[in-house]
Amino acid sequence: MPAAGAGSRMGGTVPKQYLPLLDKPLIHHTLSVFNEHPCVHGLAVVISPEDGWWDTYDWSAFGDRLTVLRCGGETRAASVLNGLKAMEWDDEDWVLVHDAARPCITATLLDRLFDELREDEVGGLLAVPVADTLKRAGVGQRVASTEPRESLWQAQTPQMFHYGLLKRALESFGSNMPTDEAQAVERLGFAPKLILGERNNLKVTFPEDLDMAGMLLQARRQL
Ligand SMILES: Nc1ccn([C@@H]2O[C@H](COP(=O)(O)OP(=O)(O)OP(=O)(O)O)[C@@H](O)[C@H]2O)c(=O)n1
Ligand SMILES: C[C@](O)(CO)[C@H](O)COP(=O)(O)O
Repeated sequence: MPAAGAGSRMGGTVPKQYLPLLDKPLIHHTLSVFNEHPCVHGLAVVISPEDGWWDTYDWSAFGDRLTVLRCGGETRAASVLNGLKAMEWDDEDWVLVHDAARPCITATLLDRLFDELREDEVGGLLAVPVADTLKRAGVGQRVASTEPRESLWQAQTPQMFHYGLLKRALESFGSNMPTDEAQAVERLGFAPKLILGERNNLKVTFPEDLDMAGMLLQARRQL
């Protein structure tokens, strides 16, 4: 679980993964969903070596299932690769890489990922088909063109790959690291499977996303 970002698009001084969401830091909600799923055998969180926030919270609820790795890198992909190198799992182990900034993940979505990928030769990711018309911005933030949206999906996380393949893909990607794990696997010539996610599995990136995440989690508590 990459959690070593600075949250610059969120603004403010607190990295977004530690912002209060309902009654806990945002990342606690994300970790809890994975911790409570019977198919998840352990949690590895990658934080920045300079992270001064993690130790201010109580993580005892996760027991020895949670490993914190202070090996975050300059990019998300670097953080993920550093975490993979630190854990030394078996090559055939399934690894799910999930943004700490996506606290609205659900057990149902994890079930869907496992059910559709557990026998897959490559692996895959949650994603949602693009539903809006896409505009390419030009000079002065005016429309330069309207882009075809047929067959376009927005990638989410978790992204699920065998440990050996994922580590090799990220190690061999080279400069300009990928923005998601699937892109690195694609670069090796594989075609990850797109598993239908939900728009509620949003990534908290901008301030309004935090409000939306809070409303979603609050509504789930009332179900
Ligand atoms: N060097 C980095 C950058 C990002 N992340 C993590 O990757 C996830 C998705 O990245 P993003 O939403 O871009 O987070 P930030 O990089 O923190 O946000 P920003 O780009 O606005 O600074 C987040 O959980 C973030 O903590 C990471 O582990 N290491
Ligand atoms: C991995 C990801 O969430 C898939 O959409 C996205 O690429 C992360 O991008 P970010 O800029 O690192 O948040």
